Amino acid sequence: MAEVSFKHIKKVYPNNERKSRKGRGAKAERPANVTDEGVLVVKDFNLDVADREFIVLVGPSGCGKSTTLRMIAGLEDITAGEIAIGGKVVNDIAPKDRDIAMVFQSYALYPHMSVYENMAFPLKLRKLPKDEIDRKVREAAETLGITEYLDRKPKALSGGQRQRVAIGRAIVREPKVLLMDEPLSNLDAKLRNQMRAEIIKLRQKIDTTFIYVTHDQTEAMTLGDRIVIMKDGIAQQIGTPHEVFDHPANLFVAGFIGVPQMNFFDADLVRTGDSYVVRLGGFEVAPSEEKQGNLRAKGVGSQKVTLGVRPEHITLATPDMPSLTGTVDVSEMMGSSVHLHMSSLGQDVVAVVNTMDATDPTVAHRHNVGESVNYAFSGNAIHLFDKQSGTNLEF
Ligand SMILES: Nc1ncnc2c1ncn2[C@@H]1O[C@H](COP(=O)(O)OP(=O)(O)OP(=O)(O)O)[C@@H](O)[C@H]1O
Repeated sequence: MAEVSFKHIKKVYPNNERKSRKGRGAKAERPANVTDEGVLVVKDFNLDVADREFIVLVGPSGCGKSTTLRMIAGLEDITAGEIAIGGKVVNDIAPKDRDIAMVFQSYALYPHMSVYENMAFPLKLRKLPKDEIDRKVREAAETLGITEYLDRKPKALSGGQRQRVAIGRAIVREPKVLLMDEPLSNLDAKLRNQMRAEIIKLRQKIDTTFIYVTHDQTEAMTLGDRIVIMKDGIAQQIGTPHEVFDHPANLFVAGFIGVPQMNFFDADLVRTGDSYVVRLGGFEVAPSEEKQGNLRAKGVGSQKVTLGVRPEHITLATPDMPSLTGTVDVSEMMGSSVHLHMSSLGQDVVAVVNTMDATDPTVAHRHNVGESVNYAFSGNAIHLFDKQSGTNLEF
C-alpha cells in the first residue's frame, strides 16, 4: 500500500541559498515570504493521499508545488512536519530507499544510452537478473507504445517519445509512488493533449500512487482524482475537479480554475428576514434555495460582496427580460461556441455562447463590435465572496 501523508509540512530555504530560478529571484525586492529565518515557501501543508490516488498540485509559478514534490522525493530537506509513504515516516530516509520514482519536465535521459539501456538502468543499479530486467523493460515499453524505439538513442526521438521513455524508466521499477514534475510542459499543445490521455490510460494499467505537479489548470482538472490548488506556499483548496469548479473556496481558486476565467462583479447582497437577493447595476438575482440555506447557516447578513459568474453561465437575454447590458468588444468563434468579450458596468465581461444549441435564440448570431447586448445569469450559477478576505461566503 502506498498512501502518502503530509503533516504540517513547512519548508524554509535559508536566505543565503536563495538563487535565481527560471529568471526569477535574486535581484527582486524582498518579497513578503522572505524573513530573517529564510524564504518560507511551503506553510503548514497537510494532505492524505490514498493508495493509487492521482493527486495534482497546481498553482502559479513560485507557489511551492515543485518544492513539495521534491520533499517527497527526498531531494529537499523538510524544515518541519512529517511526510509518510505507506505509513512510514520518510523524513530521514535517503531518496533511493523511498520506493518512489520521479519524471521531470526535461526528461533527463542519458544521451549516450539507447532507449532500452535508459529504461534498464535503474534495474541494473538494483542488480536484478538480466532476464528479469529484459522482461520488465519490454513490459513497460509495451505499456507506453515505445517497443519499436528500444534500440534508438534519445536524440533520434520526438519530445513526446522521449517523455514516454522517461516515464518508462520510472515505471520499470514499479515504484509505490510516481512523482511527475510538469512532465508535459516541453511539448507542443497537440502532443500535450495526446500525452495527457496517455497518462490517464497509464494510471489504469499500473498499481501506483501518482503525485503530479503542473501550473496548467486543464491538466489538473483532467488528470486529478483530487486537486490541490496552491498559492504562496498555502493549499487554498483540496478537492475533486467538480468540487473546486462548482464550489471554489475563495476568489483565487475561482479565478484560477476554469477557462475562460470566472467574471467578478462588485455587488450588494441584501438580506430581508430569511431571504437574500444580490443587486448589481439595476439587475437583481436571488441565490438558489441551496445557496440561501448555506448563507443562513453561516449567519451572513447584508453586505458588499464580490459576485462570481462563469462565462458559461451567462445567457444572452432580450431587452424585455431582467438583464444587464454590455457592448461587444470582441467576438471569438471557437467552433461549438462563441466567446463574447463585452464592456459592462465599467469592466470586461466574458460570455460563452453555445452555437450548437438549436433552442437558443442566439444560435449562430454574429455579434458585431460595438453592438449592445443584454445578458443575465441565474441564482444557481452565482458565487458570493467576502469583499475583504475573498472567502466564499457559503463556506
Ligand atoms: N534552493 C532554493 N533556495 C531558495 N529559494 C528557492 C530555492 N528553490 C526554490 N526557491 C523559491 O521557492 C519558491 C517556490 O519554488 P517552487 O519551485 O517550489 O515553485 P513552483 O510552484 O514549483 O514554481 P515553478 O512552476 O516556477 O517551478 C520560489 O519563490 C522559489 O524562488
